[in-house]
Amino acid sequence: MNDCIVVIPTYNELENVEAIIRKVFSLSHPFDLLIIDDGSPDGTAGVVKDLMKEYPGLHLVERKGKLGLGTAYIHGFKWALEKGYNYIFEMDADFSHPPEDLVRLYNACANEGHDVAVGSRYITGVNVVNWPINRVLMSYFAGYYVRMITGMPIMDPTAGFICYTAKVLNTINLDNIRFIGYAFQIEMKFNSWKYGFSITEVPIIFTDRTKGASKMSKGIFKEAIFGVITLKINSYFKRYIPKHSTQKLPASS
Ligand SMILES: Nc1nc2c(ncn2[C@@H]2O[C@H](COP(=O)(O)OP(=O)(O)O[C@H]3O[C@H](CO)[C@@H](O)[C@H](O)[C@@H]3O)[C@@H](O)[C@H]2O)c(=O)[nH]1
Repeated sequence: MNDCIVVIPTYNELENVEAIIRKVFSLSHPFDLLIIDDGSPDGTAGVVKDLMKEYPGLHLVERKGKLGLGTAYIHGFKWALEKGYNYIFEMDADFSHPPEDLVRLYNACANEGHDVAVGSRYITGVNVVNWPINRVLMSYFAGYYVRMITGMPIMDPTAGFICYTAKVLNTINLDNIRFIGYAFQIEMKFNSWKYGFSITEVPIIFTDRTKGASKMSKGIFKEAIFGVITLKINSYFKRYIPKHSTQKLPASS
């Protein structure tokens, strides 16, 4: 077993899943890989099962229906913590996050001593390729909005390409993460920051997917707008005292 595992949530990623798996296992640093598939009707999980015969470090959790990106990651994080991984990564299946940069995120934590490394689109200008201008603007100003409301000094708080050390995931209470979409990404970083962990941003170039479709909806976007305010208000009533917790997977897993 490696000390690093990449968690990739999938829903209808038949066109991307084999290529992303092969790419992760070809990188210069060894990573294990966990796919959390939500019963994709297009048969994504079947492809993963076939590849598991070829790659012993490839794992699959199948859930029964589309339960959202946030809950998929929480499930994957708990799975990874139970197995004892030290560096746990978030990445999309669609190549919008350059898989080679997993190694840079790892170095930022393992060699530079940060607790969280965020693959950031906005730390050196705007590094987004092939997104429509309205989506770039929305994403960029979402970052500004989050910084203004929460005070969290992160240029790309909705980013979904991240390395978390096990220490962070064991400390922030994963059972209390309440959001499922963009707000999930903000909430995870906000809690890490409030607990005093060191978060660094590593510049990456985000390229919109060329295969398959985005699963994000207007509801998920609204969740982020109101979610940020909720996070800030709740933080006044919460005490962020680091405490090591052993968190269990739900009985159904
Ligand atoms: N298991 C599971 N996976 C899901 C679900 N919804 C989406 N996914 C998977 O989650 C990944 C991201 O989904 P996309 O639909 O491609 O998201 P996006 O709109 O491009 O959003 C990305 O960028 C946002 C910031 O701009 C990020 O906030 C977000 O987390 C994600 O990385 C893909 O691998 C997709 O298959 C779900 O309900 N369940």
